[in-house]
Amino acid sequence: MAVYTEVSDEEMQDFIAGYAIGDVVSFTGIAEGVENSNFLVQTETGPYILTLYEKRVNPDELPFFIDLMEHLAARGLASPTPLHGRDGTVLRQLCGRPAAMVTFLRGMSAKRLTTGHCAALGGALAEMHLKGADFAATRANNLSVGDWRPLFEQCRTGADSLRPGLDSFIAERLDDLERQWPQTLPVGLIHADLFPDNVFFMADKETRQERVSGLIDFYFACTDFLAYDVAICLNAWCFEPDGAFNATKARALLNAYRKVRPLTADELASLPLLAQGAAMRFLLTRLYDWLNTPEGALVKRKDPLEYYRKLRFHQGISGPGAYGIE
Ligand SMILES: Nc1ncnc2c1ncn2[C@@H]1O[C@H](COP(=O)(O)OP(=O)(O)OP(=O)(O)O)[C@@H](O)[C@H]1O
Ligand SMILES: N[C@@H](CCO)C(=O)O
Repeated sequence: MAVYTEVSDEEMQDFIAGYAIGDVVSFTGIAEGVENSNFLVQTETGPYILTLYEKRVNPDELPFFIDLMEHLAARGLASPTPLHGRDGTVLRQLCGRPAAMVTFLRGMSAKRLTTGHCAALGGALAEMHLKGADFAATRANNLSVGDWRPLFEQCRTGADSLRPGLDSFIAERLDDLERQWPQTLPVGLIHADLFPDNVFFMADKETRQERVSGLIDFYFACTDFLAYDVAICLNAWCFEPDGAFNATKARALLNAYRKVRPLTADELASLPLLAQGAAMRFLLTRLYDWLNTPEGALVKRKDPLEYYRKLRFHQGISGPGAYGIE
């Protein structure tokens, strides 16, 4: 569960009085998520999401994320719009934490991913890339290729206890990734964590097809290769629960993406390497969390080896044709 900070009725009422959104009708902590404390707040004017930023978020970076959400929502992306308080500010304080309110997005994240979900996600990702293109601020990706080795050094002692040989596997793959990582692909604003739990869908009333009704959780967003975001999504959306890669889903995701934003020949050729890198990033952060989350903590640890297997898959293919595309 992710409500690290308890908020009393009085504290909530005082806080909400700082916005022109009516009085609080009710509020409840949201169990999903692991980074921050989130509340669903019902006021006289509707539902809103309140986030209290907890210790893993660097407060200095919050203006970047808030400005980005404002930018994307203003361009019509289905993403949260930050609310301004009566004093004009978005970032406020509650219970000693930085806090912000955003609009509530309707829809549900997909529990059983279909090819239709993957296609809808591909289109929405490309739309986000286009709408982020004129966002002036930049933020370096602090979980990119140069950051993986230092992260590995912090958690490698536990690697072989998870799987014999994992330590040397990661060390070798890091050597290759550092040597081969692309230098010149198109760069822009990327989400960097667009997993199924961060995407809401609603079925279109007429066509019955799933459409994306919301993208959330922009707190890893940064400036990096746009195709790296595509690679993150290939990993998060196109493998079955049994670990098998589903090329039909990948084709649907990539073709829907390309309809909105064509991928260059270099981007396509780089996808297998980017997908290995994307797998390495989540393998390492999960390994770090696996070894550093105390037994009995409220947060459920995610399986690092899922991403070891995904990395192996991309390492073993002969080219982007394995993703179902020409
Ligand atoms: N704008 C929104 N509209 C509707 N529901 C939202 C919105 N923002 C967050 N939620 C709900 O709150 C939950 C937690 O949000 P989020 O994923 O941002 O948490 P987190 O702890 O910051 O991130 P992480 O996924 O990295 O753990 C989501 O799964 C969703 O149910
Ligand atoms: N999406 C990440 C966790 C939150 O950033 C993972 O699955 O490892």
